[in-house]
Order: sequence, then C-alpha cells, then structure tokens
Amino acid sequence: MLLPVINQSRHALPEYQTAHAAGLDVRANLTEPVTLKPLQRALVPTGLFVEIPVGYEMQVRPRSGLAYKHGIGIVNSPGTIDADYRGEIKVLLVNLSDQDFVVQDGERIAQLVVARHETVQWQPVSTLSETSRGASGYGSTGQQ
Ligand SMILES: O=c1ccn([C@H]2C[C@H](O)[C@@H](COP(=O)(O)OP(=O)(O)OP(=O)(O)O)O2)c(=O)[nH]1
Ligand SMILES: [Mg+2]
Repeated sequence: MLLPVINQSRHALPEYQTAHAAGLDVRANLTEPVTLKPLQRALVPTGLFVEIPVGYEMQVRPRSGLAYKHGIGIVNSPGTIDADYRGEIKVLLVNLSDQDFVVQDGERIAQLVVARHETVQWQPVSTLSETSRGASGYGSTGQQ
C-alpha cells in the first residue's frame, strides 16, 4: 500500500526492521530528552502526519524490547489512528518500571501497524444464536 505521509521530524520515515515485520518502528521526535519517572506518562511526538485510506486504521503498538528491558508500555495500547485524522501521530508512553527512563530523540518508541477494519451498521435483534460457551468467560475454561 502507498501511504501518503508528511514527515516534519528530523528522522527518516518509520521502517520495517525485517522482511516480513508487521510493524514500522517509529521514532520519537524531541528537541530534548523526556524523563519518565515510575508510573509517569508522556505524549511523545513523532513529527509524522499520515492519510490512511478509508477502511483502514493504523495501530500504535508497544515494542516488546522496551517493555521487557525497561517496563515501557503504551497507556492506550493499541492506539488507534483513524483514516480521517490529519494531526501528528503521538505515542502515549508510560513507565511501568521502578526506575526513571529517558526517552531520547530518535529512539524507536513504538511500532505502527496498518490494518483493515469493518464499518458496521447495527442490526437490533431480540435473541442471539446458541453456543456451548454461552455467556461463560473470564477464565471459565480453566488455567491449564
Ligand atoms: O496513540 C494514539 C491514539 C490516537 N491518536 C490520534 C489519532 C486518532 O485518530 C485521534 C483520536 O484518537 P482516539 O479516538 O483514540 O481518542 P479519543 O479520546 O476518542 O479522542 P477523539 O474524541 O478525538 O476521537 O488521536 C494518536 O496520535 N496516537
Ligand atoms: Mg475517538
């Protein structure tokens, strides 16, 4: 897919790091580093503006390496970039570790996944089809 993009950051466009990666690693675009204290969050700019085709969305997902090594997650994970959004893509990072974490300019902070989505029209009904699961959930099938 060709994706229209305006890059107002100082960095190269997000790239797939391997041949069949789902996510494009996106970099922080900062004039100075941002320090996240434990449990602190920050809306980190990317300097990127995109025009996603109708029927698609862009998901802003965490990077597992940052999560595992530093406890860095995304508060609203996965973030949703709508097809009609024309603003800057931002990443809502949170520090879930017990130590300060410094986000550096140019650091790969998240990955962007473009995906199709459906648009529904509601069909109000009074009954739903029966299944063996029924209304059971929240661990109803056990742990092992
Ligand atoms: O991680 C994110 C999530 C959202 N957005 C932008 C694009 C998205 O299209 C817009 C709105 O996001 P969302 O619908 O998740 O937020 P909201 O709280 O429902 O805001 P709104 O009332 O503007 O829809 O904000 C980002 O830049 N990064
Ligand atoms: Mg919304």
